[in-house]
Amino acid sequence: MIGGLEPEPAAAAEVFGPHIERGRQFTEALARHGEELGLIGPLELPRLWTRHILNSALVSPLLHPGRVGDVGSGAGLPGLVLAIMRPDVSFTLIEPMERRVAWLERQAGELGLSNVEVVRARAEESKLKGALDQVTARAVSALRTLIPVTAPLLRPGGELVLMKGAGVDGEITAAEKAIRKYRVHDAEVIVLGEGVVSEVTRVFRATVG
Ligand SMILES: C[S@@+](CC[C@H](N)C(=O)[O-])C[C@H]1O[C@@H](n2cnc3c(N)ncnc32)[C@H](O)[C@@H]1O
Repeated sequence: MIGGLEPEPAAAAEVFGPHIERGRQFTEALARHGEELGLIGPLELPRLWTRHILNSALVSPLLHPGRVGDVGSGAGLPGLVLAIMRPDVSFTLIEPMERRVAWLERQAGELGLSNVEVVRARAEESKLKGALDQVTARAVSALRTLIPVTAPLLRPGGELVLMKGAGVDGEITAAEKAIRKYRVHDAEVIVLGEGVVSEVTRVFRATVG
């Protein structure tokens, strides 16, 4: 075991199914290098599986075959985890920081993920306007600022799949103006992982345009 890494929870094999080996490979790589590369804080190792890896993996059933952009992938959460789980989906990981881009490219290569491309850019400066079917993001910013950055990347009728914390209802209220301006509709909060992980995953899912 890598020092301090949470032992693999029983739910991991269930959540990852046939992709568990790659799930383990990525988790171990992140545990080994994440701190020195500034990708995860030292306090995160004891909850890497439950709070980060499984929490990201739980979003997998919300994705459709097509092109998904993950804005602000950082360590690869949720983008690389979802790419492991969904070989039928093409992932574009959008991340401006050079060191993180290098990590994402190296991991995609080492995991043998042919469904991943990495774009070094801020989402709003990328050339991806209108190009994506779904956009994911985790721990990037509050909805009020995240919607203006993510919604323009979607084709008409595309979907936002934004991972959020317990304060999501307040974020939705504060984002009312952006929700109207970017024609975000049919919004719902989906709670995933009850009974599977200690901290459930909340997703703000909505259609744009
Ligand atoms: C707190 S980290 C979260 C990383 C990862 N999603 C996670 O859950 O661990 C936020 C990431 O978003 C990136 N980011 C911030 N603003 C962005 C933008 N406008 N477009 C794309 N990425 C952005 C940062 O470089 C950083 O890697």
